Amino acid sequence: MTSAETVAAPTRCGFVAIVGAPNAGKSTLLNKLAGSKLSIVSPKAQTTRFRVIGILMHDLRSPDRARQGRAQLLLVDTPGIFKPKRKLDRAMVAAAWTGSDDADITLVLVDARSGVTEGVRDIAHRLHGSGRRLWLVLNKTDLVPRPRLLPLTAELVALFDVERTLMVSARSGEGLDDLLDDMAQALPEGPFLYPEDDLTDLPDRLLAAEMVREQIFLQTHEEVPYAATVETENFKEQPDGSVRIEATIYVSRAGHKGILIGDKGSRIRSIGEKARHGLASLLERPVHLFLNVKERAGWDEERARLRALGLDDQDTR
Ligand SMILES: Nc1nc2c(ncn2[C@@H]2O[C@H](COP(=O)(O)OP(=O)(O)OP(=O)(O)O)[C@@H](O)[C@H]2O)c(=O)[nH]1
Repeated sequence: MTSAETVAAPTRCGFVAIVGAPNAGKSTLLNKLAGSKLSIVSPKAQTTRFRVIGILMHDLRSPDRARQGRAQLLLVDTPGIFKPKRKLDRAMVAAAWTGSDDADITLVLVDARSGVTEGVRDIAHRLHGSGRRLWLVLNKTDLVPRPRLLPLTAELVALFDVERTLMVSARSGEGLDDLLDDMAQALPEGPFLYPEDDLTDLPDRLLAAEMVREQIFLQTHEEVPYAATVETENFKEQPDGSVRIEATIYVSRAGHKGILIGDKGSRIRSIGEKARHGLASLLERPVHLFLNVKERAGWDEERARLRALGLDDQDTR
């Protein structure tokens, strides 16, 4: 058997999904936890489409420092859970639930100021009897007087079969250390799924792709933003302190390529310009951003998923 000296410090690893009504603060929470802007935060509802994984390394609480283990938390952001009207919206909601299905822990994030809305009741209904490990996280506690939080918690606990309840302010950061500690401790024991070394520039690469996607959302309409995906191909620090980023926007239809490029390249220039500004201020250094638009008929496993869900991708109104 293994002797005491050779027992390795324990590692834990697992997925944490964040679900909640639109504007509950999921993206803000994810970004705050991950310490950098990984997902799109916007006051406009429903900008988050599919899952974005934030990867966090966290020291486990341990009375024995020599055997202090570490946890790798894989955070999954999901689209807002809302009453879907359009078919694409329904697909987004389905994707949100898929994210939650795969997770070891599901955080149900509730906007403490809005309280028990119809959206919150819907989520409760949906999660009822799901067997998932649910943690209720009351967010935006900075906006609500303390005495109001207790009756609200009681009301919510009656709706959800929760394992734990926590109160946080994703904006101010209050309560987030405890949340992180508790999540790390609650994940299953197991090896890390991502090598730690990979994590250093992953957030920046994701960030670059997300900033471009954010501009596609803001500058194009209808189904175009939903039918495009962005990948950072190259992310290189330059000797002069600037960073050179090459990203490719993949579209599945030739028509969308034309829309994204625009008249004499005007649209793609504008997307690139705005994304570059945003990136330069977040990364705090000059950015050279090169964008490519490519047609890749097969990119859209997501779209195949839409079809698999019985969603006709012609009807996007
Ligand atoms: N005061 C306060 N505002 C918050 C807090 N958390 C998030 N917000 C704000 O609430 C709004 C919505 O936050 P998001 O993080 O975009 O919400 P989301 O749940 O990801 O929204 P969807 O992408 O629509 O699903 C933003 O204006 C945030 O700045 C908080 O703890 N306190």
